[in-house]
Amino acid sequence: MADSHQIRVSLAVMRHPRCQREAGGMSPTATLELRGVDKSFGPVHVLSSVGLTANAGEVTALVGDNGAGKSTLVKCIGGIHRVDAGEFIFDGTPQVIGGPRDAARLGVEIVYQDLALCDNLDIVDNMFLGREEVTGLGTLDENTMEQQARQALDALSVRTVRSVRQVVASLSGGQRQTVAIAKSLLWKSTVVILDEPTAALGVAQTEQVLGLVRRLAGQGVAVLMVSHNMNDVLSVADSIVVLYLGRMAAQVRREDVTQTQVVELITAGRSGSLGLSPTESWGAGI
Ligand SMILES: Nc1ncnc2c1ncn2[C@@H]1O[C@H](COP(=O)(O)OP(=O)(O)OP(=O)(O)O)[C@@H](O)[C@H]1O
Repeated sequence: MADSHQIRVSLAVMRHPRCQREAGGMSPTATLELRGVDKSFGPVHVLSSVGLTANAGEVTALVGDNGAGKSTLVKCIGGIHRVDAGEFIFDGTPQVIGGPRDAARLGVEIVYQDLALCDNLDIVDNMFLGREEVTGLGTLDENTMEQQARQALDALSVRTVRSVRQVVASLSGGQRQTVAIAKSLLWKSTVVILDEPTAALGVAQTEQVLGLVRRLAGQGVAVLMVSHNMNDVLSVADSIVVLYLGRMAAQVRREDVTQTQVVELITAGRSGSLGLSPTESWGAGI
C-alpha cells in the first residue's frame, strides 16, 4: 500500500486520464462541477462551501454519515432546493438551477430510492410517462416507444427483463431499479444521480445493479451515486466525495484510498493516514 506521502503526491498530480490529458495540453472538462455551495434551512446551516466534480464516463460516489447533507445536496442539484450561494458548472459553463425544469434541461436525472414507478403500468409506459411519443395523428406511438425502451435496455446489456410490456408490479426490486436507470439513459441524461440504488436488494441483484451502474457510466454519463454501502462504493466508484457535517471532507480517487481511510473521512471528517485536512483535500483527487 502507498504511504501517505505517495498518496498526497498522487492526489496532487491527479492520475485520471482526463487529468493526464490536461498534463498533455488538453484541458479536461467535468460534466458537472459544484463550487462553494451553501444551503441553510432557517438558522440551520446544512451545506457549507461544498464542491465536487463529476466526470463523464465515471461513477462518483457521494458518501457521508446520516445527516451529513447528501440528500440536501442532491436536491440542490435537482433544483428542488435553491442554493443560498455557489456555482453549478455544466461542461465548463456556469448555469443557474432555479428549479427542477432547469435541472432537467441541463440533463440531470435523479433516480430516487422509491424509484417513482407506477406499479399498474408496464415498462414502456413507465419509461415514457409524461414524455410520450405521439404519431402524426395524435395517437400514442406505441411501436416507437417500445423500440426505444428496448434499445435503452439493450444499451445497458439488460438481460433480466423478458418483455418491455411486463407490468412493473410484477418486477423484482433489481428489475425495477433497472427500469428506473434505463429511463435516464432513454432521456439522454448527462448527469444521473442514483440514491442508494442497492439499498433494498439481495446479493445477486446488488451485483447486477452495480454492473448496470458501471455500464451507465460506460455510456458517457456522469453518474453520482449516493450510498452508505462501503462495498458498493469501493467496487464501483472512480471517485469518492465525502461529506462531513455539511462540509467537504474530501474528494479522492478510488485507487488512492483504502476502506479505512474512507471510513475515517466519513466519521471524523479527516483521515490521519491520508494527511488531508478538509480544506486541503477539496478537489485534490479529482
Ligand atoms: N427542510 C429541512 N429543514 C430543516 N432542516 C433540514 C431540512 N432538510 C434537511 N435538513 C437537515 O439537514 C441535515 C442534512 O440532512 P440530509 O437529509 O441532507 O442528510 P443525509 O446526508 O442525506 O442523511 P441520511 O444519510 O440520513 O439520509 C440534517 O440535519 C437535516 O435535519
